[in-house]
Amino acid sequence: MSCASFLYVNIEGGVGLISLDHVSKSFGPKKHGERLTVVDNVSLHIEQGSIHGIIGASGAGKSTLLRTMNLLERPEEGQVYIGGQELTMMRERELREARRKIGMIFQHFNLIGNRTVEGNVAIPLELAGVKKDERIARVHEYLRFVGLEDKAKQYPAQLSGGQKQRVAIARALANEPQVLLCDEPTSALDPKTTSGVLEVLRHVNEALKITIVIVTHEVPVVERLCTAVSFMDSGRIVRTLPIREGSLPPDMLAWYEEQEAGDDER
Ligand SMILES: Nc1ncnc2c1ncn2[C@@H]1O[C@H](COP(=O)(O)OP(=O)(O)OP(=O)(O)O)[C@@H](O)[C@H]1O
Repeated sequence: MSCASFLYVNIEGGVGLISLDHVSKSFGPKKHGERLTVVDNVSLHIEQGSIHGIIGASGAGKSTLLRTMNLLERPEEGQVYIGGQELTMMRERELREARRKIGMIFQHFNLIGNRTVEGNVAIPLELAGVKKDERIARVHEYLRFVGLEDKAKQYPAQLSGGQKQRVAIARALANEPQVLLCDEPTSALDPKTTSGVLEVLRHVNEALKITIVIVTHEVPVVERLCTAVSFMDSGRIVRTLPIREGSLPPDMLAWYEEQEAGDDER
């Protein structure tokens, strides 16, 4: 099927910003031995302006799927489109440009320990060749946005986990992306800190109109934050649905609890 037929309109009548079209990714030796298929023929459309959760048990392939969306993992099969542009067709230079429109945050924040908070937020702007005055203005704008302007001169080791994740969010926002990819952003945080980070992500979505894709294994994260969710198992998307009234439908909640229980037994 050609992507043009489904790129912009989905079943909800919304606009699709990210589309994966029959995407597969495997790991392991190419010549000998068994390759492990981690993302298995996934087609998925993420609506512009949405907060789309991807939930599944450990090893389901969630992080790998997320990483195909900015081609940190290049799929062997299928196409990836963002904003109508096919990333999988791009040469390295074009891809670098396109990636500036896709921010990413991680479970363990990935801050540079020997750089201050403002130095960390400045990194993507330095890489993009943004001039110094503009860089300083943007660093402070986004530190203010995440409520950490007063920590600009501190180092990551002086911050709490929640503050580190907010610095990582400011860094991801500095290039003014259209999309923010979040890989288990609250898994290393306690419940109270999780709430604060979820509030910041909601603010990112509402105030800056940035589409968010969030990988998690926490049902409350999906119920409190997401507008849509995809359930993932063994490399496949089992079901995608909108979140209504902040709760997962009982059948999918039961399905997920079973997956997690199986995970604990393994
Ligand atoms: N670079 C890699 N090389 C080899 N195997 C990999 C690589 N990345 C992931 N895998 C394997 O792919 C499978 C899925 O990993 P992935 O991290 O995508 O799952 P996940 O659903 O995000 O799991 P978790 O919730 O535990 O992070 C795992 O078995 C993992 O070991």
